[in-house]
Amino acid sequence: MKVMKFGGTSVGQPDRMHQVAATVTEQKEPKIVVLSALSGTTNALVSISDALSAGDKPAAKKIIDGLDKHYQTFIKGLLKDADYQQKAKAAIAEHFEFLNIILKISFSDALNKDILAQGELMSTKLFAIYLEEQGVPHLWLPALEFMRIDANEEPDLKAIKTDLSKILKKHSKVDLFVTQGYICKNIRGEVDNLKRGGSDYTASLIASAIKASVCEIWTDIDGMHNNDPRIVKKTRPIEVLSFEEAAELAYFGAKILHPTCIWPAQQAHVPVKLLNTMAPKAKGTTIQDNEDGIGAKAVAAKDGIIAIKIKSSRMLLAYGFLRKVFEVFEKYRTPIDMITTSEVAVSLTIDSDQHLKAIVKELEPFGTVSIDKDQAIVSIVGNAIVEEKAVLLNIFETINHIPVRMISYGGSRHNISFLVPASSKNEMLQVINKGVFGLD
Ligand SMILES: Nc1ncnc2c1ncn2[C@@H]1O[C@H](COP(=O)(O)OP(=O)(O)O)[C@@H](O)[C@H]1O
Ligand SMILES: N[C@@H](CC(=O)OP(=O)(O)O)C(=O)O
Repeated sequence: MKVMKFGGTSVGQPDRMHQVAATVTEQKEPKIVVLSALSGTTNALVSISDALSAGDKPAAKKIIDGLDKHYQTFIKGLLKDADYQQKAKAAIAEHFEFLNIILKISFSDALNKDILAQGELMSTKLFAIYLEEQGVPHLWLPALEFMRIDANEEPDLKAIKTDLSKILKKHSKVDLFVTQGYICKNIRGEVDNLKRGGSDYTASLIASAIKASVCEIWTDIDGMHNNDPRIVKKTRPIEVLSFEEAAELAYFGAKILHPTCIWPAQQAHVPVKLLNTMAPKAKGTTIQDNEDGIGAKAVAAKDGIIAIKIKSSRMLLAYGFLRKVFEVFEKYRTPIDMITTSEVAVSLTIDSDQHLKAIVKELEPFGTVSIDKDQAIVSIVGNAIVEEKAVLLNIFETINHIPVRMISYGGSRHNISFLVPASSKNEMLQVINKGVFGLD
């Protein structure tokens, strides 16, 4: 059995959803299809929640009505038969009734999660009705029956495995399941989610739980490219990546893949394939256990980075200093991305300013704290790049005019990261494309 995940861009227009159905039905192997919400929907749902939490009901109502209109048009393009159109309208109406009811009740975090879950519920229902119109046997599988997170808001893979295998056993004759990405239930039994972009995570967790033959992530581009196609003109797809390389690229900004989605597949040795819904025959990228080739394979960039420097002469010859610093970040559940130290200072980066004020306050007793906002991390990833002298020389020559604030080198064999001002990010990606990858 395989898992096929189609993202918001792959189901965001009726003809693309038709293409998804064609791709799914072309392949004989039994499969679980995971869908995201139509592109733009989750953003709209977030805006509805934001408006409600700010007490602005008219603004929320306006977004709900706009979204409703979008779905009415979508249904007309998706389905030919009037009866099926009617069925789809009725299915979608339930969700808009819910959204209209919440305008009348008081807003809470649990309600926020319920609002965010509507997108994937609607996209999978529409897709299932289209399959029905096409006469394709399938089962609509509610992810809320098996996708779970634990008390730490981490997926409970054991429970997912147990519940999913029961469901699959019960429906052993079914060859095509359609389920929702992103949504899950939490420890309190409430609707929750795997955080933005989490449908890739759903696919990988399912693939791991059922030990799928492959976890296919279908999107709007033919695999992981060597550079960000939204920023540089010429990029090329990468055929093979190891799990480690893919994890670094996803974590450091390659938007095509959600960073969390690597570990479940990796732990079950399930290969992950990145494929293009619009060009289903293109090779795409295979992410697998084995390492392949040596040298730089890709560069990615992560925005919104904040650099924090703690300078203290007390650090000199002291032990336990870094532990105290790390404990502050642990307390505020704020991950550190990059870190460099000297004998009298430590510089590190975080990607969220949610607890910045409190963190700075707690760091101040340790020394002088300074903050640089608007930074970006640019990471060059490849197999054993840190061991290849020529590659290193080339990288440093290529970027010698860019103001680099921090360098992380040697943390892994696969990655060299540079902290640069956000204003230098695009230029850095462009010069690396030419100097390191030979693409103009
Ligand atoms: N290195 C990269 N390789 C491929 N795509 C990338 C890369 N970096 C950024 N992207 C962007 O990721 C997009 C696909 O991701 P996303 O929009 O999340 O897809 P989906 O809606 O299918 O989940 C592509 O359209 C592309 O612009
Ligand atoms: N719809 C959710 C989950 C998701 O993964 O979407 P996509 O596959 O389009 O990135 C979001 O926008 O966050």
